Amino acid sequence: MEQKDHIIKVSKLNKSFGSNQVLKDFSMELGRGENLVILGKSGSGKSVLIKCIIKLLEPDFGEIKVLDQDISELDEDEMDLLRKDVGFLFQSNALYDSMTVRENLEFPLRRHWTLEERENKAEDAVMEALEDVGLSHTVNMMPAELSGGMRKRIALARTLILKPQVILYDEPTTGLDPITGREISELMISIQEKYKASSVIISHDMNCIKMTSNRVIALIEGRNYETDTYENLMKSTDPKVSEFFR
Ligand SMILES: Nc1ncnc2c1ncn2[C@@H]1O[C@H](COP(=O)(O)OP(=O)(O)OP(=O)(O)O)[C@@H](O)[C@H]1O
Repeated sequence: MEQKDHIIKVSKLNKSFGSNQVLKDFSMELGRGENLVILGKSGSGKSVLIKCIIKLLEPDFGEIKVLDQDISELDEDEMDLLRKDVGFLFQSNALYDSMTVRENLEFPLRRHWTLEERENKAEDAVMEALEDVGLSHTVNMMPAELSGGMRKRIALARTLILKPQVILYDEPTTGLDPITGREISELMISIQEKYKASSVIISHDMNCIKMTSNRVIALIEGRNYETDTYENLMKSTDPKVSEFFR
């Protein structure tokens, strides 16, 4: 079947926790090769949205299609297969402190590659992913020996090793100084170019958003309040939108 132009399509997603209605008829589409930023205040539901997309949370209503598959219809094994194509960069990086950089990068391969594939291709895949993030020399180092920016790059390399079609970035520059944050944003752009990957990016960092986004969704009051380019949103006279840019 020919794939449609959207990589992710979320339609009328609703999610509540008790009386706290977080997402209300939230809809969005991520196009092929696009970097889409979700902009929203703290507690607005950005992480809940991402967790629904990777099925760590069940929506109350609404439909989520990822790579043309309605994820509500997928069982755990099918979802696992889909997750190979959907990379997730955790805000915390989630590196294993007791493993070397090489072992950290090999970790996702254990789940998704056969033993034979790992024996034949793992080393090349590890080195390619490390080259992509400019850190080939750290392959035998431990995460504790690396700076915050380097750990973020290694986490990104681990996401890239399976060559995902979609990357979900959870606050990729939070906690980094502005120069390192800029380097990570540049890396995100070069990855988009090299792998033609599509991305959903949760961020508060206006520099990162300006640099990386093709479009930005303002997530306000649980819904997709406005979607536009960074430049157009920045010019918005709507007070709920303009307050992000003050
Ligand atoms: N598992 C959960 N159980 C109950 N409430 C939850 C759960 N997960 C999230 N929430 C609530 O959903 C709302 C949205 O949370 P979410 O983490 O998505 O915010 P966010 O926009 O990512 O915020 P931040 O920018 O601070 O990370 C919050 O009110 C939060 O308390």
